[in-house]
This record gives sequence, C-alpha cells and structure tokens, in this order.
Amino acid sequence: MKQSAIEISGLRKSFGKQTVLSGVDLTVPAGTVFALLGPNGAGKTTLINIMSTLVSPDEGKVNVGGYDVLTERDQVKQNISLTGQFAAVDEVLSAEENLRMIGRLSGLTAAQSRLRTMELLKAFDLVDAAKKRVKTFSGGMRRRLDLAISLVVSRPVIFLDEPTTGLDTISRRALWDIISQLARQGRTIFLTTQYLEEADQLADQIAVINGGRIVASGSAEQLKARVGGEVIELLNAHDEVIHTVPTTGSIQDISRTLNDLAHSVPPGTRVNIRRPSMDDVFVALTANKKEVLHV
Ligand SMILES: Nc1ncnc2c1ncn2[C@@H]1O[C@H](COP(=O)(O)OP(=O)(O)OP(=O)(O)O)[C@@H](O)[C@H]1O
Repeated sequence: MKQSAIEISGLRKSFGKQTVLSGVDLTVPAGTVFALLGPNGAGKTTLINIMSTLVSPDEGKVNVGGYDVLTERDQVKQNISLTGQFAAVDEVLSAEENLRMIGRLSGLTAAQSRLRTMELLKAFDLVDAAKKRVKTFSGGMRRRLDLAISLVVSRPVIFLDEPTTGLDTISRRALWDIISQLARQGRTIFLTTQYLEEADQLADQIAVINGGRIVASGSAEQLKARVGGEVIELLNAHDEVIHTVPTTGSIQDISRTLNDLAHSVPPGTRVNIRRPSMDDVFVALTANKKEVLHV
C-alpha cells in the first residue's frame, strides 16, 4: 500500500456560528490525484486553507506530507505548493519576470531560475507572451501563469483550488496533462473542482463534500455504480434531453418506468438508456445532506 500524503480525521471548523466542516475524515495516498467536489460554499477552500496552514482547525488531526498542520507548520509549508482561486501575480512585470522572481525568492540560483522559467513557459503555452506585461493578459493566460508560478519549486504535495476555472477546453486539457504528469512523477495532487468531467477524467479518488461532511468517496466508477443503475433519458425531435429518470437498472424497473412515461410524453419523444454520469452522482449526493455513502 502507498504511503499517505494527506490524513485527516475528525476535522471541524466553524466561522462564528456557521459550521463549515463538521467532522471530515479523508486519506490521500502519495502519488495520486484526489478531487474534492462540492457545491458553492461547501467548504472546499476552507479545507485547502487548513491543509496549507493558512487557517487553523477547531478540532481534529490534519497531517500533510507526514507533518501536523498545527504543531509542524513550517515543515508542512516546505512540502506543499498552493494555487488559489485568484491569480496572485505582479501585473507590471512580464510572465518571465514573475517566474524568475519567484524562482530567486524560492532559493534557486539565477541559472536554475532561468531554466525552470523556460520549462514552465513552454509547458503552459506562454512562450509567445513571455515578455508581455501581465496586465495585458487574458483571464486564461493569467490563470496559466498563476499555476506555473505555483510549480516553480517542486514540492511533494500540490493543492490546486479550482485550477481550470476560466480556462478554455484546450487549455483545460493541457493542464490535465500537466497534472497527470506530476502525479506520475510521484507528486500528490489535491484539487477542488466544480467540473465533474474534470474529476472523472483526472482523479484516482473523488470525494463529494456537502453540508460540511464527506458524503461519498471512491473512484469515479465506484461512485457511479453506487448511485444507481441505468438512467433513462427522454429526447425531443432535436435530440435535446428533456427529462432524465434514474432507475435501479433492472429490466422490471426500466420497463415500468418506460410504461409510465409513455402515457405522458409528447408524440415523437425518443428514449436513450445510459450509465449514470458524474453529473447524476453529484445531483444525487448533494441533494440530500444527511446521506453518507462510502464505497
Ligand atoms: N474567513 C472566513 N470567515 C467567515 N466565513 C468564512 C470564512 N471563510 C469561509 N467562510 C464561509 O465558509 C463557507 C465555506 O466557504 P468555502 O470558501 O470554503 O467554500 P467552497 O466550497 O470553497 O465554495 P466555492 O466553490 O464557492 O469556492 C462559506 O459560507 C463562507 O462564507
């Protein structure tokens, strides 16, 4: 079994009277990609902030890279890199200058910093824009630069808070490749996302957080299997999905559901039966805060 990069047990956090995390337990094996999914305000950023020592837990144990976030803060910081939801770059400098400055501030020599800057500009498709001031960048370019900055120094555990928000499909896929490559090199990636496809494609393990608790965890396939059997989709004449109905997957349930629907749908409605998607998983798991599933 792989060694754990992150171990959390009984974590609780409140802000004033608002309980944001009410008993979170999770384990992330080293060298894997872990995706935390949850609706707005579910506590994803708070959890990342606690793991990266920016916010203190009220209760519970949080261990990152083998170190305790409360009693071994400095060691935790030396083992992580963090990219937040908002780009933290110096606007008057160019992309290249930003990267080189961070390299030098992080203890690289001038030559090492120049080399790492070139590698990252290439990896994030910023070579052509390298000399332009960041204030002229589009949102997607800034996002890529922010991520590149967080990877200047290689750390074992990488936190990415909504890394691909604001990126177009091509940049998003390019970033997925980079993330997978980092995991293959042994790095542990903990990311939050609202894109279910992202979790599906990228993560070895997914946890869904809702109402301050992890309501489900497992691989994408395990989660889909737990949520139910086949989903019936009704399509109109333009092939648009007008209605979806989850079923248990049994022939009896599917035929009963189709029979019921046959009386109420407009003529010309067609039917498609498919496996549950991550969207179905998310809707099912975040609809009922009390449900707890562990697979
Ligand atoms: N420092 C703080 N002081 C008071 N309340 C806070 C603080 N940080 C977060 N919260 C509250 O905690 C809740 C969870 O916020 P958090 O940012 O962790 O959610 P999230 O899952 O990351 O949401 P999003 O997807 O919108 O970024 C929110 O209601 C937020 O207002």
